[in-house]
Amino acid sequence: MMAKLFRAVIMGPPGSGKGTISERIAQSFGLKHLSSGDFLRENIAANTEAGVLAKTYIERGLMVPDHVMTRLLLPRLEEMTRHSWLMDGFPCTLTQAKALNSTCDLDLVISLNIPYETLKDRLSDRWIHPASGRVYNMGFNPPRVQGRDDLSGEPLIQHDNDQPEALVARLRHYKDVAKPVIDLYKSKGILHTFSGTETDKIWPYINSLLSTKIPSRPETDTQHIPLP
Ligand SMILES: Nc1ncnc2c1ncn2[C@@H]1O[C@H](COP(=O)(O)OP(=O)(O)OP(=O)(O)O)[C@@H](O)[C@H]1O
Ligand SMILES: Nc1nc2c(ncn2[C@@H]2O[C@H](COP(=O)(O)OP(=O)(O)O)[C@@H](O)[C@H]2O)c(=O)[nH]1
Repeated sequence: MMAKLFRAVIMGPPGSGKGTISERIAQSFGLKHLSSGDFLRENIAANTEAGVLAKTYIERGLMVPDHVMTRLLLPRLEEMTRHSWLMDGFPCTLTQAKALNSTCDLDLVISLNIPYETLKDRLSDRWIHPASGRVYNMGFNPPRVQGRDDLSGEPLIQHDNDQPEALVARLRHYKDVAKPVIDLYKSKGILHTFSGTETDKIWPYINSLLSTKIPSRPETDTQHIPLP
């Protein structure tokens, strides 16, 4: 008999730890980590029609319009009917959430609630490998060689919109667009909110919640068959 599929979304403001926690969930539970930012970067690199269009927005520090995001992501999700996944960065708006709703039933939504001061400190110290989207933080998870990506050795960069001057506007925007999405998931009874200032302290709570929903994948278990 086929194991039940598991579909989850992780939400939170910029710098709340979505990418960091998604990686931990993917490792511990064998879910595929899907990231809207990674999909966009892949499409930009491959020069697809949607990628070319998306690039014009991202370069200006703007959100990509809903119809571009849904055209890009929903077909990819439809291809994954036999897989369990965790989506990071999508949906961001109510329109995106409704479009996702019409494609699949979510089992769980994780919402990260992190104080502004913490976000500001983390993001001003966030370094990114632009080609892959890998992120580092000089205190929390520094690269092995300063200023260089661990895997490719290529230079790391900082985004202007991670600096405190841009952050206030980004957060305000996040709050406005995310609120109806959070309300929607709350009304469906699938929203779980985690608050705190340190990922390492939040992680055990997320881990134990997920352990009640999906079988865990011990790191030492090399024979493990990942979730479908
Ligand atoms: N669901 C989405 N809707 C609209 N635009 C999106 C969406 N997801 C990503 N984007 C666009 O792609 C860009 C890169 O996304 P990505 O998630 O990698 O980084 P980010 O903006 O630094 O987000 P965060 O700071 O939350 O990690 C975003 O700045 C935005 O322009
Ligand atoms: N100091 C500190 N940095 C963290 C913590 N958790 C994540 N980070 C860093 O904060 C930045 C934002 O995290 P990220 O996972 O990219 O968040 P996202 O924008 O929500 O995807 C990155 O540079 C992370 O390495 C934490 O608990 N403490």
